[in-house]
Amino acid sequence: MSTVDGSSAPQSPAESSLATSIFSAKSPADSDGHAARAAKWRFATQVVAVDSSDNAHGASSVPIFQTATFKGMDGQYDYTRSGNPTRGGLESHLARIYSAHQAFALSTGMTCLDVILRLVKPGETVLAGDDLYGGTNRLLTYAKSHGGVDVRHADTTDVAALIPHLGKGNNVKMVLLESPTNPLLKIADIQEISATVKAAAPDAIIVVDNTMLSPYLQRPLELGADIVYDSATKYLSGHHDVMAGIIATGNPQASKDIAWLINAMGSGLAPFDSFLLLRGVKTLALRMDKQQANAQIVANYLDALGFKVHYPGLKSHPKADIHWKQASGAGAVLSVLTDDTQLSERVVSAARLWGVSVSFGAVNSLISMPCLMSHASIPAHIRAERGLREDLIRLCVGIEDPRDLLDDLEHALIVSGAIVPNVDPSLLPSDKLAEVFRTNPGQWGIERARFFRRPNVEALIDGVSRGLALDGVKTIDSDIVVSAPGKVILFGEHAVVHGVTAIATSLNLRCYGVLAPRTDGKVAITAPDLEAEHAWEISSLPWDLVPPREGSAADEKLDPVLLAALEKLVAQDKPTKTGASASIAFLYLFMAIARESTEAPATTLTVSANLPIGAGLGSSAAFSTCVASALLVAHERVHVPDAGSIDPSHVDDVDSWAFLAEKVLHGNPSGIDNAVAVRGGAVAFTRAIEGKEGGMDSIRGFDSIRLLLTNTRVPRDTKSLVAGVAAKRAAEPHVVDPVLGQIQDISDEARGLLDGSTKTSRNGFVSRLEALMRDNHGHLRTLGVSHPSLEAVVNATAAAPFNLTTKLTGAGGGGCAVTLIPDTFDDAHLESLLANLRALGAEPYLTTLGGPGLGVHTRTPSDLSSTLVAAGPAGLESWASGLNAQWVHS
Ligand SMILES: Nc1ncnc2c1ncn2[C@@H]1O[C@H](COP(=O)(O)OP(=O)(O)O)[C@@H](O)[C@H]1O
Ligand SMILES: C[C@@](O)(CCOP(=O)(O)O)CC(=O)O
Repeated sequence: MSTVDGSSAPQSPAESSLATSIFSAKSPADSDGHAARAAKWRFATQVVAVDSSDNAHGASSVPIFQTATFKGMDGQYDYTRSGNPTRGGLESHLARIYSAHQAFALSTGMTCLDVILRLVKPGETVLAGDDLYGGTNRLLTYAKSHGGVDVRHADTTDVAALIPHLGKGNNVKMVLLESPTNPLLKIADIQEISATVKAAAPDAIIVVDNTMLSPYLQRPLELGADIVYDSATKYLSGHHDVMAGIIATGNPQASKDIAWLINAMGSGLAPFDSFLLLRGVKTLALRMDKQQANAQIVANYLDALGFKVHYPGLKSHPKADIHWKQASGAGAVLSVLTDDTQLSERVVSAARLWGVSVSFGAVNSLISMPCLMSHASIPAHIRAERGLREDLIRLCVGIEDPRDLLDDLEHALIVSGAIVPNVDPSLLPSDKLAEVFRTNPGQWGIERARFFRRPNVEALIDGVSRGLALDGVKTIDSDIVVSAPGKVILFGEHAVVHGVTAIATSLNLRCYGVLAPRTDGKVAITAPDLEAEHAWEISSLPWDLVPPREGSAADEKLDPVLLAALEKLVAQDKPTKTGASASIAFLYLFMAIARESTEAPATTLTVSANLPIGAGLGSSAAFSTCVASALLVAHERVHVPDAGSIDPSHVDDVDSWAFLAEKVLHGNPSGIDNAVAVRGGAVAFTRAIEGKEGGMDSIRGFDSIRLLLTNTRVPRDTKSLVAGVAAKRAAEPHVVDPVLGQIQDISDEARGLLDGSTKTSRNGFVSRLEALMRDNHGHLRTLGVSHPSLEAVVNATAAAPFNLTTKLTGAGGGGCAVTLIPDTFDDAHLESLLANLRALGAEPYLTTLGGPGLGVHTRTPSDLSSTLVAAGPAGLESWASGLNAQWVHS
């Protein structure tokens, strides 16, 4: 009978009579020959076949004996600290699968180590590896400081490194190993070390922490070790729902010593936890097979991406041959270096399916940074000495579908900036990739990696040293350079909003944009013309408000909720009114085109125009076209040909997105401005409205006419002027509707004159256009959109000796006026007219009408944002032509 009274503790474990209560307990397996049968079975069978015969009712699983004490004087059990049938059932099962003389279930893996270290007396030496679990290191340090144990560390991957410590004077009592080590997956040759230690220090015992592989893949007792322990919290239980540790002993002396200590200390596993562990362990082989198959895929993937991966399943592992000599699998823990600690932190925190957690071995996949988590208790300088780098990420692979695991990991790598898409024409199409997955999953990991590459890490590190947060999401490879023209509405502005045809031409004044990559996870706009410069964290934008959308074209309607959210967000920076509207339009497109934060490229848009802003010359449409085209090119939704013109369907897409930006800026625009900005030339544009079909016809080959554009320099707001006309129409339809009808007639006649279908002399052509302009201006005055500054220009140009006709162009309320200059107009008069207009405070200039629409630069020059700003509006044209004239247009 065992006694539980520890009052007269023996001098040494070996002298203990208490130990025999466990050690000599009759194994239940002996009762029905289970052990003999099980010995012939392979591991996967053995691990399932639990002997449950030690119960009175024939229960088919080992019952939970949730009791502290047992009745009677001579039974097998008396007190659960000393022994319990549930724990006993577990222990005899584990002894079999460990090839052990005996196995013991304890409360944790660290308790196992604590018990084992008690075999070492003060003054004796423990020789331990130099890459060990942080908790192991902590307990060893304690044994040194409080137990007088001489603890030394050596590189256990190199047997020769151990030899100097093994001489007699070193008094080595214990050699403590891990293989593979945690977290560097270093391999120690257990057999060779055991033999070497036994030869040089016969009294030393070899202890192996086998947690990284479990007895399914490696059984160190068969390789010469004396004691093995496992944190059963890991693979043995497999579900992270129980804490436990197992000690398996290889000889009677070790068993006796350990049994005595466990009983004396009371560190045996509780009955319920024993039950959980016994239930979990049955699926060990099944889980491990899947976990290590998944781990191999992940390792292949990361290795193929060019990361330094520690995993014995990779051929490149320096000790793979030794590992495969002593183990039957590579396990499911691997570690990887990114070369940048902050980058690693971002990868780990961007993972979703991979849980950020310490520990490993559960059925679900985990990701961690050992230096911050499992190994944080090792001082930083010692970690550094032992080659444990701060950027190390540990991946503990579970049983999930490997496609989901790689999806999530890939996503984390992308959003953290660790990898960027790889443009390679030889990449496998998705059906071929799926086929590789079915036939050779390991190869699939490698093929999949080819879709990405590591970015220039030095550039990223440079980004960090420049103080950037490097919270990088996706970005673009190089600058995208775009441009779009302004426009002049010759006839039909405002009426066009209500479905009347308007006639407009592009202008030789343009807006230019450079979309440049960033590495800090932000999106920014720089608009020197507006003195606006704003940046936002991409991740902090209101992505959940982006409306779902199908297809490549933009939505017809703005989403009011997203718009309101952006207005609020942008207002936080206290921008100017124009800076706010440009920012909101840009962010709206930035988000709506990307749809998800992970798709949004970290970029800065720099825009500048030689167009006067807010003067009725379509600066907003030119700006909107630049925003839309740059973003669509960034998303590879608009293809930029090397030469020729941009695909018409892509041009239509740009137009639809530019129109959406125009809606942000103008509320209810007709779409004529963006139509001209995107397509260039001259157009007759009718908006589709109230069931009436719209249309847009190019007007080709119109006779050139000299035009004088005069900017009154009176700022005005298109949005409120358009809204004002709508309000007037609602209030006074009898006034407005006839005016709209007359403007339609004007546009129709002008179109006939311009496209040559109405035959007339050159003089007749000019004077008829003048008459139409006069009428159109009068109608605009009726609609309430003229302004004293415009009337001043009308009067100044109409005065003798000039006798010219002027109409406002665009929204009115200030802005620009357009004056037709007949061929015969005297040059001297023109000079004095310009002087008169300048005297009014206006800005007159002679213009050329027509010209290209949207332009995209075909090269990928970089660092153009600053040169764009430096050029300033006056230098933009030569800046653009200085880009080697490599432009393609719509
Ligand atoms: N060069 C530019 N840089 C930034 N934003 C611009 C630029 N040009 C136009 N915009 C945007 O367009 C708005 C001007 O629209 P609007 O008043 O209709 O002028 P326009 O009549 O010239 O189209 C500005 O408030 C700004 O949001
Ligand atoms: C007044 C309007 O007809 C033309 C745009 O004018 P402006 O270029 O913003 O001044 C409005 C529209 O067509 O959307």
